[in-house]
Amino acid sequence: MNILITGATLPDGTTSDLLVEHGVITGRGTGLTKAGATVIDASGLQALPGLVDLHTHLREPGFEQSETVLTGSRAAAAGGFTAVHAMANTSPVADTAGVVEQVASLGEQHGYVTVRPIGAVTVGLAGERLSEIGAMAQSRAAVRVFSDDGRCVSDALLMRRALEYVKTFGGVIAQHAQEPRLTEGAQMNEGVLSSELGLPGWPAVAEEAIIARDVLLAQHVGARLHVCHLSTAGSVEVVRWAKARGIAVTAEVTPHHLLLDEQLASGYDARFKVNPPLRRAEDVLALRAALAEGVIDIVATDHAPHPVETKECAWQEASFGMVGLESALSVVQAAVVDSGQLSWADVARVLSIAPAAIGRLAGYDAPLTVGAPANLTLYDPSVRRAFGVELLRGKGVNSPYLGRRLPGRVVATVHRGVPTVLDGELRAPEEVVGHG
Ligand SMILES: NC(=O)N[C@@H](CC(=O)O)C(=O)O
Ligand SMILES: [Zn+2]
Ligand SMILES: [Zn+2]
Repeated sequence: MNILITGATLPDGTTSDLLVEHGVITGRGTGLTKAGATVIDASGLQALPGLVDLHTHLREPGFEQSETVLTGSRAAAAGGFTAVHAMANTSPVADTAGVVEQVASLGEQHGYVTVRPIGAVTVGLAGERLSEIGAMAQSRAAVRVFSDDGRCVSDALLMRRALEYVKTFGGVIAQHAQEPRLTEGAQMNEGVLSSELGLPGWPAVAEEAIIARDVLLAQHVGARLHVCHLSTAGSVEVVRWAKARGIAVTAEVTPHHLLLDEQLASGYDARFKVNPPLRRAEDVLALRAALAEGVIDIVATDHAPHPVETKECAWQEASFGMVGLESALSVVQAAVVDSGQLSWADVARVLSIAPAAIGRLAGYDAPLTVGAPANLTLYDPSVRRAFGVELLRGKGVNSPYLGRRLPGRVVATVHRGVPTVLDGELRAPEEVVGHG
């Protein structure tokens, strides 16, 4: 099918039409025409490259009551994403070629987004032996990102060996930086507030110490390290130090750590319980500044759906995690675009170009140009609305934004030339393909 997008605002601020034919952008300029094409009037809409999430929990196989590849793909498309990297903490764990191939092919079958599996670093996420990293890399899923996310690879020797292994094929270790002994039983950020609330605290140093160790290991090995969900001002300083020394480290921040702070724990509403925890207001400001400055490379959602009964319960019993795919762009706009800290070109970089580069995902390096694969999103930044449960398209309703006013709305998402969202509504890609 062919699509003619008229009058869109490109990330650089200029206005242009875009023509999409057979999955590729074939025209860019003003006054484009194409007989028979589906026309999308994009005047007033911000065109962005298809968003790429480097950190999504799709939960399949094993936790299908929380999310499946299909429902998570739909949540992603609704949020403007055209590719997600699926975390390995499933059951069975994605620690074999068989599991990663299964997840990738489910994604392919459903067609809403490109699903790129992340492989576990250690067998069963147990932190004892390396998983079959080479077999996953060479499999049809061509895994390039490896992570025990949910757990930290805390054994320094295993971390070193993992870095050495992925170096041989240009892979990357994505570390969930959490020193386990310093965070036993932790429930929220450690500080004055955690003492007041009587909840065991999670010190910033538990994150910062692992990042410091890992950047030194990455330097020693000469391998790529990626730091998941950076959450403290001190972590920013460690990454800044490492980058200044030329160490191949990249870092991500989640939308929620850019907008929310620990004060939200005061109501003991477990929708605000997440790993790493929401931090102090000054950490939030440091993360925003670091993203604007480029010390933090990307925004990744850490979309973590959980069943209602594990979130609507006492804080101490609740699961860690929040859904984030559907709200990511709006939260980024609220946190750093409306304040002028990030331009839309920066958003294109931190939510698409850079995460694709870290994940070695092809087709995202020159987005919205003639010849590029047609992965894009059209977004209306002028809308403001209360974020309601009807905007959640995955299985998880554990969003911290329900009832909060947020800017923006994803009007259309196009994945490989096929609309997965049109007029703000999800469309099944196979139907479109079948009739197009
Ligand atoms: N972020 C979370 O609070 N939870 C994640 C695990 C993780 O990202 O560490 C999950 O799998 O639920
Ligand atoms: Zn994690
Ligand atoms: Zn995660």
